[in-house]
Parts: sequence; C-alpha cells; structure tokens
Amino acid sequence: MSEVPAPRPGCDDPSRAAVDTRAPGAGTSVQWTTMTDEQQRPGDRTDDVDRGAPQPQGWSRSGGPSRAQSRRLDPTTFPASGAWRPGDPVGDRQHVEIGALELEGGGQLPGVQVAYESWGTLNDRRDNAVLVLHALTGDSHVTGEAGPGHPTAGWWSEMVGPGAPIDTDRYYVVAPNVVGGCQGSTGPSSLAPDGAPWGSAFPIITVRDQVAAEIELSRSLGITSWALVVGASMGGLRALEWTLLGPEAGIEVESAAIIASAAQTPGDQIAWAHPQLTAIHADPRFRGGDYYDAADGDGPHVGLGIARSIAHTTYRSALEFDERFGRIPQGGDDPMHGGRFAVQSYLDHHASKLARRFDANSYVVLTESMLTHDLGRDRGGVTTALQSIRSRVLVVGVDTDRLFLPAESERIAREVPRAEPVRLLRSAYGHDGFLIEFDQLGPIVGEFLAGVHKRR
Ligand SMILES: CC(=O)SCCNC(=O)CCNC(=O)[C@H](O)C(C)(C)COP(=O)(O)OP(=O)(O)OC[C@H]1O[C@@H](n2cnc3c(N)ncnc32)[C@H](O)[C@@H]1OP(=O)(O)O
Ligand SMILES: N[C@@H](CCO)C(=O)O
Repeated sequence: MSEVPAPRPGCDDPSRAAVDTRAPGAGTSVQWTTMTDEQQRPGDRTDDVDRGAPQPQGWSRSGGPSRAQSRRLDPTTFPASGAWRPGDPVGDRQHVEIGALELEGGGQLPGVQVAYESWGTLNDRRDNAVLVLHALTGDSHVTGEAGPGHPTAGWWSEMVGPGAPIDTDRYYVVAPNVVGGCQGSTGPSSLAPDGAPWGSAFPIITVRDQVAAEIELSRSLGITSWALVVGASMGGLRALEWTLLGPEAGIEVESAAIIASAAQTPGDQIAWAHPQLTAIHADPRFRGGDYYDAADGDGPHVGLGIARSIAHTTYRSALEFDERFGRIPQGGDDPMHGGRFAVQSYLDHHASKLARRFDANSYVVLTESMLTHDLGRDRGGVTTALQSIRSRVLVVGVDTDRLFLPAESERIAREVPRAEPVRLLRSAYGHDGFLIEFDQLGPIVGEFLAGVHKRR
C-alpha cells in the first residue's frame, strides 16, 4: 500500500480498545486497535452470537485438542427484533403519514408512515434544504447522542451540525428513515391493516419505492427543491434515484453527492448478499419472517448476526484485517484449543451489536432492495439513465472499498453530464471509510456544497 492515513484521534483511548503493539501493522502509521478479553463488557465476554447448546470442552475423541468450545452468550440479551415500535421513546423522530405507496413491483403498501429527523431552519426562499440518506443499517439519527429511542449515536456527527461541512446554521437538513427499515418508518415490524406485524407478508420493495416515499415526505414538508441530496452506500442508491424521480415528481434536485455507491448493483455484491440472506432464512427462529411475538432470545439473532459478520467483512479491507489483527489470538484464547483469533472476536462483536439493535426482516427487505437496484431499469440502460441526470453531481469512492468498487464511482462520474471528476478517499478501512475518513470527506462535501451555493 503506497499511502496510509494518519492515526485516528480516539484510537489511543484505552477505555475503548487496547492498542495492539504486536507484529501485524508494525511499520505502518495506522494506529490499529484490538481488544483484550479484560476490556470487553461482561455481556460480551466471549462475544456474541449464540452458537447453540454448550459444547464439551477439553480433548476430542481423536486425542487432539477439541475444536468445540462454548461461546454461548445469554441469548435473552437479544430481543426477537431490535425494531423501534410505537410506544418506544420517540427521541428526535418526527412522523408523517403519506398514505398508500404504489409499489414498482405491483400492488401497494397501505398506510405508510415516514419517520425523520431534522436540524436547522428552512429559509424563506426554501432553497437551503439538504436531504441525507442513510445506509443499510443506519437510520435518521445522523447526528446526536445515543439515548432513549436512539440505540446509537449519530453516524455522521462530524459531517452535519453547526459549522460542520453540512452546516446546520445555514442548511435545513432532513434525514428520513428508509421505508422497509426498522427505525420508525413503515417496515416489516410495523402493524399491517389486520393489526398484526407485517412479518413475512411485507411486500418486496425497491429503491424507487423508498424514494417515492421520500418524495411524499418532501411534499409534506413543503420542500420543492433540495440544494443537496446526499447518501452513501444504500443511501447513495437512493440519492441517485432521487436525481431522476425527484424532477419527474416536480421536486428539483439542485445537486447530489453519491458516496461509496453504484448505479447498478453488480454480480459480486449480489453474491456477497446471498449467504447473508441464506443465514437469516436458515435460522429456525426466523420462522419464515413471523417471529415478532417470540420471547427475547428466541428470535433470529443468530442468522442476523452471521449476516452482519459476512457483511462487515465486506465493509472493511483485507489490508486492515491483516495488519490490524493478523493472526493474533483474542485475549487469552488459544486457537489451537478452540479459542478465537482476534478478528473472529471482532466480527462476533459487530454481529451481536447489530443483532441487538436491528430487525432481521428489515435486513432482508433492504438487502433485497439493494440487489434489485438498477438505475437503468425501464430507462434504456444505465448509461442512458446516467446521461439524463441534470443535477450537479459529486461522486466519492474509497480506494480500498471491496463492496462498492471505485470503478462504480468512476462510471457515474464519467457518464453524468454535470458530474465533477470522481474523488477517491485514501483509506485503509474499505467501504466504511465514509464513516471514518472525515478529514478527507468533510472538505470534499463542504466545498462541493459551497460551490453549488455560489453558482446560483
Ligand atoms: C450511513 C449509515 O447509515 S452507517 C450505518 C450505521 N452504522 C453502522 O452500521 C456502523 C457500525 N459500526 C461500524 O461499522 C464501525 O464501528 C464504524 C465504521 C462506525 C467505526 O469504525 P471504527 O472506528 O474503525 O470501529 P471498529 O470497526 O474498530 O469497531 C469498534 C468496536 O469493535 C470493538 N472491537 C475491536 N476489537 C475487537 C476485538 N478483538 N474483539 C471484540 N471487539 C472488538 C471495539 O471495542 C468497538 O466496540 P464498540 O463499537 O461496541 O465500542
Ligand atoms: N456500516 C454500514 C455499511 C453499509 O454501508 C451499514 O451498516 O449500513
């Protein structure tokens, strides 16, 4: 690797993770972190995904070390669904009812509600609105603390706020929860007209359906022009669709920023998603999608956790895993005696975190919407669709992204008439670079937005 980023602030915080001073990563300037057993919270001690009944420890029948070692967590720490439900603390959410949504695949989703958060003030000219679109397991909590109603702190606090690149002293920022998700907009955990959660009956929805709901949200808010629609990853898919569906619906998209995303989901990404979906479907506690009345610990947290650990692998880079974790065992574990390597513990940790805060059906519904994403569908192909975009467009990729390859970003920048030359974040972190490399991303987005404003 020719270039590595500077050490990240916060990585040296011993309460967060122990600095790994062992061989992997030595010689690079990246301050990789890992974590000792002692620093894990008690509930996460051997992390994380319930792997079934306790296994015998000790020696195998072959006389060699046994592979079987219990890593069982208390399954009751996993809710059947981590979805936000009516009656839960609303936090900073607001809700609008948009009625029935006609679906691209046919049929309709009745009684749709969109939950969103907003910051700043819409000016008198109504030309300072910015729409921020979250990724697969993100939500409307773009900035702000974790707290009642918000399981995680804002995922883009460095990007959105007073004086930030998307300056809420200047712009009115709106972030909806995606339809099909689990944080307050209608999704599989919502109640269907029969009064029971949708579960397995929730229809297939597409990225265009999600954007159609966001267009109705715009109308409800009286916004007929967005200064910027910005999204990363799955949010970038929606932002791209916005550039075409918005104007068709009479809503201007003055500019769009498409970050670590693609115009059409490639086969490689479909392949990565397949075992994730299979893991959820294969979990007997998924029950085909009808698990909402299950007790804590009796929901599909195993399948969802496996899906997340596969996905998380694609969100990071091979370089990081090799240099940050390498072959280091986790804490006192001995992989020769059934213990884990640190990278396994790390993936288990992210698996269990998501399984506690997300909903398995939403994971399936949103992943499927990503798989069918194709900007060119019914528009004469991707190139024709990209060439018909009239908005100013900023395209940002991450050089080590192995999920949304930089070539996907380059294609968008090449084909969209008013796109700027592609910008690549240089990062060791892969796809998640858009959640980490704020020193690079902040100025890129901030200057683009300032330029849009200036050119008016
Ligand atoms: C646009 C959107 O909508 S984003 C979607 C919503 N956000 C997400 O899904 C983000 C999920 N989180 C992540 O992907 C990452 O944590 C990021 C991108 C936010 C931050 O990345 P980084 O700062 O590099 O964090 P990293 O990947 O090292 O994870 C840190 C966690 O791993 C834990 N960890 C590190 N090493 C180990 C280990 N060996 N064993 C177990 N856990 C470990 C840390 O203790 C820390 O735990 P915590 O988050 O519970 O405090
Ligand atoms: N960490 C992000 C990556 C996918 O863009 C998410 O979970 O949504």
